[in-house]
Amino acid sequence: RRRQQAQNRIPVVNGSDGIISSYLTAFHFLRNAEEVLEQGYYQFPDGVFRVPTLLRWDYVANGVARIAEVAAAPDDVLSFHQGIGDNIQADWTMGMPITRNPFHGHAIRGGLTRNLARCFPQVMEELVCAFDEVLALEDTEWKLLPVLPNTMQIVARISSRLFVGLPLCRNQEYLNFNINYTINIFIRGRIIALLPDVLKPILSPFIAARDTLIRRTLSFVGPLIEERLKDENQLGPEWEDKPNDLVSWLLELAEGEERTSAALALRMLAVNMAAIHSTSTALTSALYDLTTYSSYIEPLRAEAERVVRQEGWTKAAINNMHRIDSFLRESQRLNGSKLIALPRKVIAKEGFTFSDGTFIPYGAILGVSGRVVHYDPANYENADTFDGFRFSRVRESEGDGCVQRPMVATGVDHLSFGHGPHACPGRFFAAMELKAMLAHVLVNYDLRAEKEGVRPPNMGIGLHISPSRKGRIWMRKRQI
Ligand code: HEM
Repeated sequence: RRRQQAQNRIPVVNGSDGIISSYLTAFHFLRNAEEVLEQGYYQFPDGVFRVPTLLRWDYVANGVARIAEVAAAPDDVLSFHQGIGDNIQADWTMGMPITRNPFHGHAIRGGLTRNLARCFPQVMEELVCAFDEVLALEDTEWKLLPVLPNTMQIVARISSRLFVGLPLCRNQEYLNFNINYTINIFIRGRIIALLPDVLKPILSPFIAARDTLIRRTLSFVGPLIEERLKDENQLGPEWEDKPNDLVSWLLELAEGEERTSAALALRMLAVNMAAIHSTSTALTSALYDLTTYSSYIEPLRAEAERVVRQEGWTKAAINNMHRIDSFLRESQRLNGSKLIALPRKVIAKEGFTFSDGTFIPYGAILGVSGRVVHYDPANYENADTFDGFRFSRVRESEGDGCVQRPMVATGVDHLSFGHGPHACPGRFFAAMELKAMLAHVLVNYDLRAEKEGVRPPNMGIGLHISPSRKGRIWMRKRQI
């Protein structure tokens, strides 16, 4: 009853919550989510509103103070993992250990990020090789390439080089399995979401088929994990020539039952799932922007060539590519945020109360306005316009001492990587990888849009919006 009363106090945007009309509102939202969320954002600038999904009401908060409150709420009140996992029913598809003990995030935050500079040469080597083999461009011919399928292969290969090394990172079956895992989990999760809660524990093991997926993963990574576990048991946590890869970073933190092949394989799947689609989508968007706003090609290429001439292809050189960084951040600003950001599940039995007393009931999904924040003229001048040097211009005019907004900086006005304690731990690697990939493309390839000045339109339904899966661009090897 308290839940119902609390729910009733929060307004609905563009519709109502009557028994039948709520389904109509949900159907309208499914087809017009972006528009409805924009309406809610401007109608309740510092408030909270409700939007219907087919199965329940979700809550969306607006305004700097509320975004900060959601981002900073403790995990035993607003659960990050149950929030982002809700879409894919992660408790059932990936398993409670993943959502209740998400130490793989700390392995990325710690081991991976700490070793970025050391791993950069391997990343770069794989990157060059992956572009060459995946794009398969002959001498000087222009080729019309579908963008997303190619970036997906390239990103899967580069991240696998970092996570599992050679030769597995070039095993096509392994790469395809990892790419498809996300889609696989998403579909299984949507089916489980339709079940009533009482049936989930009974039916979801059959639908999720977790054991089968783990067995398949082990057919690739099993020997690598077994050997590492054997070495650690014999030699302790540190030894000379210990490989610097995801298995090592996970083992630094894994305890008890997590130190088994099956548990580690599942963690590796979870990390791949977080890393591959997000990064290839960002690269796809950036390539659409680069070919649509093609006047950026020359100045960005000049920056990459200048920096590489001075410093070579090093991590330090990548750090110095400020214009490329700005271009990628701008690309993310306009097309790289979820419609609702910071999704959290209210798991405190007493619900979640904002500091002004607004109450969100136990069990609800609460998030904050996402994409629309990036288009708000109060946050960005000419917010609707793509301005690739928006973030580097300040640095160039005011010097390195100015307040900088590099790609990895999150904020209440920039939510592509989330914000607060749970902000994406992989963003330092993602930014390095994206900048290196874009610089490599600029230095080594010519590129142009399929239709001059036309950006392939975003696709999606409901809250899922992504760059076109079918968009193509022309590319050829540069005559250097
Ligand atoms: C452009 C690429 C990427 C984007 C846009 C992105 C975006 C995000 C977002 C929005 C979140 C949730 C943050 C929140 O709700 O507060 C997140 C979480 C996460 N991301 Fe990323 N991500 C990217 C790349 C990566 C990569 C490359 C990795 C791994 C190497 C990674 C690993 C993770 C993990 C493990 C989490 C969960 C964090 C936790 O357990 O606290 N991400 N990411």
